[in-house]
Amino acid sequence: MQGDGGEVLFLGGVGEVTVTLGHDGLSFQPLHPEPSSSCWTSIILQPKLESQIKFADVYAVELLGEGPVCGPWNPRIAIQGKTNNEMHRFAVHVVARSRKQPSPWVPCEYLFGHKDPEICKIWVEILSACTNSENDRPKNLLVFVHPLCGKGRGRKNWEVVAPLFVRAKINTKVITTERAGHAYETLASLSDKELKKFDGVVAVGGDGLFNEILNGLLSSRHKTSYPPTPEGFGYVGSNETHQGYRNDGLSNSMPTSDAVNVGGSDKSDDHEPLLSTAQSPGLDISSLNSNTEPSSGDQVPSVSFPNDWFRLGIIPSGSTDAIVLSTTGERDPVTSALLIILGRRMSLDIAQVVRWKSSPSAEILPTVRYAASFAGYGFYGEVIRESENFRWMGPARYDFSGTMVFLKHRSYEAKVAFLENRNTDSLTTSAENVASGVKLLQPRQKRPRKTICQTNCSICKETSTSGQNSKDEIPESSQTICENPKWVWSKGRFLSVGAAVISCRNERAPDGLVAEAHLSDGFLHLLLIRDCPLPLYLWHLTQFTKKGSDPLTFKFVEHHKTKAFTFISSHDESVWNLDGELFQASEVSVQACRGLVNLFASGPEV
Ligand SMILES: Nc1ncnc2c1ncn2[C@@H]1O[C@H](COP(=O)(O)OP(=O)(O)OP(=O)(O)O)[C@@H](O)[C@H]1O
Repeated sequence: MQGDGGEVLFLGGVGEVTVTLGHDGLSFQPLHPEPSSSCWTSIILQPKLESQIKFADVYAVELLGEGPVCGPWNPRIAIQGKTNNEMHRFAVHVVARSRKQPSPWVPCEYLFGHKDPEICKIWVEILSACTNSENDRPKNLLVFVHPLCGKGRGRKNWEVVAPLFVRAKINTKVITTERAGHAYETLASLSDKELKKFDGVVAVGGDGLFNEILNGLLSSRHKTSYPPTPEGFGYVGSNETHQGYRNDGLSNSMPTSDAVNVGGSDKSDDHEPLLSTAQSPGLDISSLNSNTEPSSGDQVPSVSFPNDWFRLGIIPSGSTDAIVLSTTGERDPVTSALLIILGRRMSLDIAQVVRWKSSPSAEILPTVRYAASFAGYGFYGEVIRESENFRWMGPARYDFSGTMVFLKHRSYEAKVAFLENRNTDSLTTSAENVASGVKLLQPRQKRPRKTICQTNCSICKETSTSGQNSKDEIPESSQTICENPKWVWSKGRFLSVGAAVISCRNERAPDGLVAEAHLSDGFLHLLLIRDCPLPLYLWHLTQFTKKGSDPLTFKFVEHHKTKAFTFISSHDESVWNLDGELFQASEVSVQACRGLVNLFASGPEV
């Protein structure tokens, strides 16, 4: 390499450039910068080329050997045909963003050439070292591909993005799921030693597959107390904690269908994929060449969540993909793959849902589940239950069953108690006032301006400093709930009860269910939709489809930002919707677990 003046290399489509290495990237200038030079116009005219490359944006560097590198690009040559020069080459693969919009990301290649192969080799070594030291990029990933999701998009999307992982030299152990519950069983039964060979797990599927993966990972690895519950709730006193409680996977917290029936319920939970009784196939990871395996002794430190090293990724391929849209702002498999490869990181709140009873007559049997986006009862649960009858329709079944459930206009008698959040103003009129039976049917006044969560969100950073603690020192999420909390009760007939962990953006609701929800602030947004006339409910629902509207300003809508709530229904067939998956439960307690998992994402760039 040359000294301070930089190295002269040939850049494909541009011509000879002087390349200089900086502390955070590479910059290059045309060797002949006269205005008439086609070199300079090439950089200006080619939309994807920049005159510098940041290491943080480089996802692969490849030595290519001898071959053609095309000469300077300009409109005249483009028409006449490009001139190629034979030389030794290397490629620098980067992510490119459109100059107008920050996302989606697209892969872009800078092809450099030189007559001396040694020069190319040295550049590749230097650039590889610089990019490898950028962030903590994954080396080994466990990938679950749901081949049937989103009308077969899972397999196709993996075929599109797999070459990017190969190019970035990331080892992937790919498992194509064969049935519902496959990913859950694999992860729940994976030993910590096996799990430690991976830097993360990637779901190529929709919210449902991600939910399975989340539950499989956390079922035995999240040690915490149950959510706090209000006084008067039969099973756990409000101040009583279960520090000794360990959520022990299928054998303990995940009862089999038989176990659920012991409680006198005549309803089997067989339809719930996580309760599948099929034997886990285990995981053959011998093919994976990993350097991360603990080198000496048989003692492998146990894996627990939250931790700083393990991350989850999603290549969106499902019928809704609300988690990806809320965490990246894009529903694009390539953008998600590049975020994973570049090792982006952000922490994500998770809702821990404890079912105490599956139906009012069932025996008390605590069962723990986790949801990353949403937990909903009433309308939301019924839509999922109804849609199961119309699987053959594909994703259209949600619209169809949504319409059917809407027209039935059922409401449910229930009691909800939530922890008052002392740090924020009440988001609606007092729950007690509304519960007194007064039904106010007009839309309410506009609420204060919302702070939308985005990349480098100050609210999430401010509240998630615990995520910066070193491994194994991260405090229990439930300990964030203050002492002597005040519980507020809300009783009556509800069309739906829902808790959004994140904004839950999707293509039908561009701002999501709760536009101001944050990805990692440790709060749930509890939405209580009281019984109201059908046209008003329709008015409320249609507000979700309009960007910038405020569907939560109606008098029959209660919106509470809270860390935990408890729900009790006397309805016989009470079903919840957890990230789009069915969960039968008549009594639940729910808490927000702040930053429980890390995602390969950096928040929506809005
Ligand atoms: N090979 C498989 N066959 C059948 N179901 C599967 C398979 N793999 C995973 N599943 C289950 O399918 C359900 C839906 O998965 P996912 O959300 O990824 O896709 P989707 O297309 O969005 O699905 P849906 O339209 O049902 O919401 C999940 O419960 C998941 O566990």
